[in-house]
Amino acid sequence: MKVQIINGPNLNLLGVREPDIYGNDSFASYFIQLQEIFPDIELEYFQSNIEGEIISKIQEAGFGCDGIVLNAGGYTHTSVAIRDAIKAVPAPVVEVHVSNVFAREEFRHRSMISAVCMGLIAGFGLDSYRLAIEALKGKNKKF
Ligand SMILES: O=C1C[C@@](O)(C(=O)O)C[C@@H](O)[C@@H]1O
Repeated sequence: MKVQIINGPNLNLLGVREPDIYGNDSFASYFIQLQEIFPDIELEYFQSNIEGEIISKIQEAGFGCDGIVLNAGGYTHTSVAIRDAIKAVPAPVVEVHVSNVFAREEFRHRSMISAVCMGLIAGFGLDSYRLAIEALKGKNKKF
């Protein structure tokens, strides 16, 4: 099984950025842990601050892997184009957030992508990614 993790804008700053909200660990060090937790899953990791690059990665991975774990960062709340990309590909996508977006500012309560994702995991810190991979295990179609 092959799973693509995609992180959007500002998530390259995990561990540095607002640690009270996002924690002290970098995604690079957490990714090593994920690989140890899931030795039988081929995990790929991609991060971009650029909306179009995220869309291109969804298009590429969405036809070539068994599932996508997507933290679209701030684009979650704004991007029709990322929503369209998720809809366009056969791979199931799990929406992930480090923080509990529903306990934060009101503009974070609205997601452009939840309705076209298989499901949503938010608020468990970096462990949200592990839970998303667990959710994808054994699934190979959208809904
Ligand atoms: O950049 C982010 C990170 C986030 O997606 C999270 O992982 O908690 C939540 C978003 O609202 C925010 O813009």
